[in-house]
Order: sequence, then C-alpha cells, then structure tokens
Amino acid sequence: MSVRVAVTGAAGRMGKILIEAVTLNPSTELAAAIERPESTLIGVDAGELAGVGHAGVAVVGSLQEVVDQFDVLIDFTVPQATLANAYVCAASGKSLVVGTTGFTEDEKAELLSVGIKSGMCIAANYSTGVNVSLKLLELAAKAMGDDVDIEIVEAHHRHKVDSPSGTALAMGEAVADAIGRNLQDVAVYGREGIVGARDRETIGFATVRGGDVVGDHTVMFMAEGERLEITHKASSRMSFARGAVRAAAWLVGQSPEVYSMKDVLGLE
Ligand SMILES: NC(=O)C1=CN([C@@H]2O[C@H](COP(=O)(O)OP(=O)(O)OC[C@H]3O[C@@H](n4cnc5c(N)ncnc54)[C@H](OP(=O)(O)O)[C@@H]3O)[C@@H](O)[C@H]2O)C=CC1
Ligand SMILES: O=C(O)C1=N[C@H](C(=O)O)C[C@H](O)C1
Repeated sequence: MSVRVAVTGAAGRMGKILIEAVTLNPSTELAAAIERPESTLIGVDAGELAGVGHAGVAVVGSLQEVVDQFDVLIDFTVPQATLANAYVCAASGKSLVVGTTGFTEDEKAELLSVGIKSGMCIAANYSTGVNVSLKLLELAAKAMGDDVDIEIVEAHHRHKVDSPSGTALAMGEAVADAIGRNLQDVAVYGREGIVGARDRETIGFATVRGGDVVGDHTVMFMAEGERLEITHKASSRMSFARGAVRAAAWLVGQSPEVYSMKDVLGLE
C-alpha cells in the first residue's frame, strides 16, 4: 500500500520538486498540497503546478482541511509555518519530514517538544551525498582536529534567506561534536577589520549568495604543509527531494521519535 504524502509550501522551489519526487517514488502517492490560504493557486491541480501533469489533487489553503487524507507531511517552508504544521501533525498523529532551515535555538527546542505521536525526521539536507559527508567529516575531525584550522564555506542562490545554511551549521556541529567542542562557543560567522590572528579552537563560516547555485559546501581542515577539503555540490534540488520522500516512506511504522536522515540511510 502506498504512503500518502502531503506537501506544504507546494508552490515553492522545493515544494514543486517534492511533488514531482512523490509522484516518481513507487512507494508514495501525492495526497494533498497546501499553500497559504490567500494564495492565488488555491484550487489549481498540484501536478500541473509542479509541471508533472494532472495529479487530481487540488492545492488547498489549510493543512487542517486535509488532515484525514495523508500519512506523512513533508514541510520545506519557513520556521513559523513548520512549527504551526508540526502542532497539527502532533494533534492528528501524522508523521512529519522537516526540511526547513533557519530555526532559532528556541524554535528548534519548540519543534522538538511539540509532542509528536508519530515519527518526525529533521534534516538540514536530505541529499545522500551530504549525509555521507557528515560521516567523513567526523572521521577527518577526529584524526586532524587539534592540528588544523577548520573553516566552512557555503554558496547558495540569491533567494536564500537564512545564513549560514542549515547544512553548513550541521557540518559545523558534526565536526565540533567529533572533537569535543561546543559549536556555539567556537563558531565565528564572518570576519571584518583587524580581527587578530586565528584561534585554533574556532570554526569559521563564510557565506556566498548569488545566481542559481543549488547548494555548495566545503569544509577545510588546514594544517602546516597540507590541507584537506571535503566538498559537496548539489546540481539539482531533486537530490534533496528524493531523500525527503525516501524519509517519508521510511517513517511510516517507526516509533514516535525524532530521526535524522542519517537514521534513514542507516549511517547512524
Ligand atoms: N533540508 C533540505 O534538504 C533542504 C532544505 N531547504 C530549505 O527549505 C526551505 C524552503 O526553501 P525553498 O523551497 O527554496 O523556498 P521558497 O521560498 O521557494 O518556498 C517556501 C514556501 O513556503 C511558503 N511559505 C512561506 N512562508 C509561509 C508561511 N508563513 N505560511 C505558509 N507558507 C509559507 C512559501 O509561500 P509564499 O511563496 O506564498 O511565501 C513557499 O511556497 C528553506 O528553509 C530552505 O533552506 C531547501 C532545500 C533543501
Ligand atoms: O535554501 C536552499 O536552497 C538550501 N537549503 C538547505 C540549507 O540551508 O542547508 C539545504 C541546501 O543546501 C539548499
């Protein structure tokens, strides 16, 4: 039996490609597509909106309206919308795949405490490559951590609103955890002026925004005489969407816990 998936932010960059990915995955079917209530797209066929042909699912303006029609919600929107949708899923026992980034620490804590009664998967990046790279980063950090300066550089399209990217922060956390540092204490978000020589303990972040870059991330481990760089480049949003749909299908039947994409891929 196929897993019934709902997609919020249906008209967004990720929303449209998520609709396509749900229709392409043999284990899932598109059950609902949600946009803001005031959207001019309410009533439009979600498959036609996504450019994949008629799906027989009209875009609606409220998640509550379709709550009986799906098993798992995939949400790639903005933090406030994701939180509101998480409460609806918690109240109705639905599973949730969260792709949204840019949560404050308080919002993150709230998301983890909504009392979801079904599984919830949270990941800043659903591509297989990034999740494999998180494991590689742990290995590199453990082997090189105290002897290297660690810097993270990310580039994204000009429309991205949060910085640094959720993936860059997840990479920073993977590296910091592996070498016993607390990212909040050691992160340096950009440098300007006479900032002094670098402190080895710090983990630096640099952000590039422009054009249509889908998502590039490089973590540099820089020592005297050598430099290791671990880079991931996404060339299509389908890499994220395919992973999120895989997570949605995987969540059904799991116990009501919070999972990551590493759990879905068996990398934990
Ligand atoms: N985890 C991962 O693998 C990935 C995560 N992302 C993250 O996904 C999120 C979305 O990215 P992207 O698709 O590029 O962004 P878009 O701006 O293209 O899409 C966001 C969608 O959310 C809707 N939305 C915004 N605000 C609200 C609100 N208050 N209530 C309801 N709906 C709202 C938008 O509607 P409207 O246009 O009407 O505002 C739009 O449909 C970002 O946080 C991004 O970082 C992106 C790619 C991969
Ligand atoms: O906004 C995006 O586009 C992306 N956001 C995610 C992030 O913040 O890490 C994932 C991906 O890099 C694309």
